[in-house]
Amino acid sequence: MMNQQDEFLAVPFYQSLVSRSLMYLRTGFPVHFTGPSGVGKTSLAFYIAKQMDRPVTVIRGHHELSNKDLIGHYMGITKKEVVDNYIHSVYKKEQEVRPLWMQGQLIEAVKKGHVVIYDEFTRSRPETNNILLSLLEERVLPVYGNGKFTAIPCHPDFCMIFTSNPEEYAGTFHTQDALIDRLITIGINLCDEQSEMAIIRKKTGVNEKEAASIVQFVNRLRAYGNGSSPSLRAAIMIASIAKKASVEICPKNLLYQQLCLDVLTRHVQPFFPDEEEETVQELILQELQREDEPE
Ligand SMILES: Nc1ncnc2c1ncn2[C@@H]1O[C@H](COP(=O)(O)OP(=O)(O)OP(=O)(O)O)[C@@H](O)[C@H]1O
Repeated sequence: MMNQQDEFLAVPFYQSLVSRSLMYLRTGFPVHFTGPSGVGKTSLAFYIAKQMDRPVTVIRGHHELSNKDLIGHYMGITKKEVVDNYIHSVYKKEQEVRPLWMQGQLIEAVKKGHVVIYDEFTRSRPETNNILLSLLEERVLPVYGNGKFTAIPCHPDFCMIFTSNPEEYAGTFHTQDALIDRLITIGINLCDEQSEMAIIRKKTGVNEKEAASIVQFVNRLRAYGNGSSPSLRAAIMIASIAKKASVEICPKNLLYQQLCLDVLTRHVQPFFPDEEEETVQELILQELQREDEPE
């Protein structure tokens, strides 16, 4: 897995958000970062989790995730045989057959006080997330299995960080109000231009001028839509490919133009639902060529 926490650049933009989040987590309250795709929610969650100085468990939300994955389930049987032939004249054999318990991700985290990052939790079905209601409120994990009910108490250091995309995003479920009510939900928007440039430079190794040219160009395209798309991830992608493949970051370079079109068309097209792809690409190239207006 990518080492997300080590790559995070703690730009001043995040400073207050990080310290507030740590305050909430340390006082026993879960935080939830929500916002558009690719603005840095997951990276931020990893960074904050690292500051907590506890083991980290990561759960990725998806449609098929179930309570079995979170808590555990019985599968098959385990057979244990003890053969006692210490005294040659006596042969004794004991057999024990038990159902085999596969432990889910949450149990260890709850018992040992991990920081749990539940990434994209709204991509899991609401019934899967129901288990979190008592976990977050009463700090006990209810476990039902093999006809038995057990309530596992939470370690005092156990805490959770959630991330999600807004509900209008494809593939997300509506979250039950009771769960949202238990979370401190903070909207995460794209960072400022200077921070974005610094992140791109750190992640890809492009120089200041190149980072500025990419960020200003992508920002001009963002102005046609909701301000956050094309995402920071898209800008990083352009810088990273250009750097690794030695593509000159210059608006007149045909290969760079094509790279920008390939990465950005899918992001910009939704702003112009009635336009042909060709028209959208012309606009992207126009914005690529355009120098920023002097101040
Ligand atoms: N402060 C930062 N320092 C370094 N890299 C960052 C920072 N913020 C974001 N990134 C990088 O930006 C990209 C997108 O970030 P991330 O995956 O955290 O976004 P996200 O909001 O969780 O996206 P999604 O909603 O699609 O999961 C990643 O490559 C990530 O490493």
